[in-house]
Amino acid sequence: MSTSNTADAPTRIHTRSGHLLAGPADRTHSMEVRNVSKAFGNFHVMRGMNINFVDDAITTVLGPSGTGKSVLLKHLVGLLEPDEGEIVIFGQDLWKITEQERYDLRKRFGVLFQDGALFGSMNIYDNTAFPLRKHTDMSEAEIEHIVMTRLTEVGLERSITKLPNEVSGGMRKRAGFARALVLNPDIVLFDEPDSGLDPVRTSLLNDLILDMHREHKGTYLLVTHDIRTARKVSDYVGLIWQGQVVHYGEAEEAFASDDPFVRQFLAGESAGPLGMD
Ligand SMILES: Nc1ncnc2c1ncn2[C@@H]1O[C@H](COP(=O)(O)OP(=O)(O)OP(=O)(O)O)[C@@H](O)[C@H]1O
Repeated sequence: MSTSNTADAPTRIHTRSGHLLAGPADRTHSMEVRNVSKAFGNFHVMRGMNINFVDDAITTVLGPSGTGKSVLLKHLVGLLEPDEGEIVIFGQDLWKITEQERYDLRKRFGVLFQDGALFGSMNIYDNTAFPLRKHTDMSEAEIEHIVMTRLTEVGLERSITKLPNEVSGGMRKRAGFARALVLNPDIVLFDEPDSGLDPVRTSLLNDLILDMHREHKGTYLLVTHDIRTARKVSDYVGLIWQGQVVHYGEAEEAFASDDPFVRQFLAGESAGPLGMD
């Protein structure tokens, strides 16, 4: 099993969306997971997990179903508290600061949940405007400018009056993406952005993720089952299994790896060291 963390290897890499990342000595980590354990009852989901996500890159976290990928995202935004260990965001341990400070930190995140998590009774425009109305004192004219810019970027400028259930799953995800970006977040988390989409729409969404990263920069973290998504968008890949990060490194290296565990994981093969448990 590989436990390499090649994020600190002496190389400079271009992100998939074209940015040149700082050299390893200057590389910073706004999101750090330090030795985090979490159990629900007797079920230990995270078992001493460690990972420092590289800033301004797109990292994909892959892992079998039920392995704790969504639980990891919830820890990063402070919705779950670790039993042990620390979640350090912009240098602050999330659980050693006040609730207000945690709330303020959360505003620096954009989160795209699996179904877009739109409010069913609000049209696409109002859903996208919601974080601006809630968290800023901008005028409606300023809000309109930002909302229409983001909705145009995701190709929904003609669907603003539609309710979420009047548009396709892919459009809901794009609306969720536009909403996740309206506060100019430093970090964007995606929980299975490709779930429920056909391969063509998945591919289009992946292009959109790369375009938006190119345009807005930021630290993007995706969790997914979809190897094709990982291949297409990732600068870094993390593999989690049995509550731990078992591999983390540059995507190109991970996909070329000879390590039987990494190969089985990224090739989706049934034969190999990975079992059903
Ligand atoms: N609040 C909770 N209470 C109890 N158990 C939970 C809770 N949240 C998650 N779990 C359990 O933790 C495990 C990991 O869940 P999680 O949703 O993170 O998996 P995942 O890797 O994202 O899976 P999938 O790829 O299928 O979405 C699951 O067995 C789940 O049932």
